[in-house]
Amino acid sequence: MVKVIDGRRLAEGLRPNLLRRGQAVAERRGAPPGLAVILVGNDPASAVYVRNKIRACEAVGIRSACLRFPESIGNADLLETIANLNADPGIDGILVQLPLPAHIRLDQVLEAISVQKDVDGFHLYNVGGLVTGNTIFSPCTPYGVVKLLESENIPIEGQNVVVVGASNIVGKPMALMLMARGATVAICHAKTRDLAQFTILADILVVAAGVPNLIIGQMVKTGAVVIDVGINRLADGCITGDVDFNGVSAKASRITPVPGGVGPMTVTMLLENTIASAERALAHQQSHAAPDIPQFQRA
Ligand SMILES: Nc1nc2c(c(=O)[nH]1)N[C@@H](CN(C=O)c1ccc(C(=O)N[C@@H](CCC(=O)O)C(=O)O)cc1)CN2
Ligand SMILES: [Mg+2]
Repeated sequence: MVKVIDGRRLAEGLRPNLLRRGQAVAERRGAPPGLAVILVGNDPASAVYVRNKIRACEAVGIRSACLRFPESIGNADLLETIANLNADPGIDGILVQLPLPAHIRLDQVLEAISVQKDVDGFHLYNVGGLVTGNTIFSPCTPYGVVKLLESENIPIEGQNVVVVGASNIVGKPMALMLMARGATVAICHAKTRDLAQFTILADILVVAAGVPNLIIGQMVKTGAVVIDVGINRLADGCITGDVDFNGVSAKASRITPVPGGVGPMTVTMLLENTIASAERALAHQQSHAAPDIPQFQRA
């Protein structure tokens, strides 16, 4: 009988401790952890995600500010906004909601964010740190998947993991994070021939391809753990993942639903990173020690 992993419940279970940590920061430095969210344009899904993030911040005592810009904002103006936030001591985390309009230089925007405030983990230093073990912030979705596996006491070390999808924000960091925890990892992507020959070997199958029903029951090993990271909006407005939930449930030992699986954990890991950033800033301020991490983009 398959167990459905309730990501909403897991995420809610992590909140009381985040609230305590946020309050401790506020008491010790006289200001709560602060997050700046930059939203460019009018993408309705992005607006929903940003609203959810702001609401989640409120629930754990993070002071958040949403900076909204029109689709037409220039690259230089966006970079200047980020430079100002880097220099603002009340801001511990900066995130730029993706996707950005095509005329914006995503690479420049992500590299402009101070490494110490890069709570999305998208700066090259943090991306590279996933390879070397020096990362300061892990990207929220794969971090949420790791937390979800750990909360369910699902072993990672020595397991065969197949990650379907090789995006920069989910698939690639996911593979590196699981490899760092001792898994044997294969990454499949849009050019992979005969996807099923790989997925059938997975003890843990993580799917982040953006294709509804890409994974069906016969592609999954009996007893596998199946993590569905896909978020696909159907014509009727409903949201569905990349996994045929009913068919795969007949084979898997555990499965995450969409919605209510990985998504809520993504938001909670943003809270975790923002509070961790504030704690790090406080510890550094009190120790008067030399910074332990590079001072990119600091004022
Ligand atoms: N700067 C970033 N941009 C984007 C990220 C990101 O991590 N950082 N990830 C995605 C969108 N995303 C967060 O920004 C995100 C998407 C979905 C959810 C979520 O909780 N989904 C719910 C369903 C929500 C709904 O009904 O619409 C669920 O799965 O239960 C959280 C975060 C791209 N951009
Ligand atoms: Mg571009």
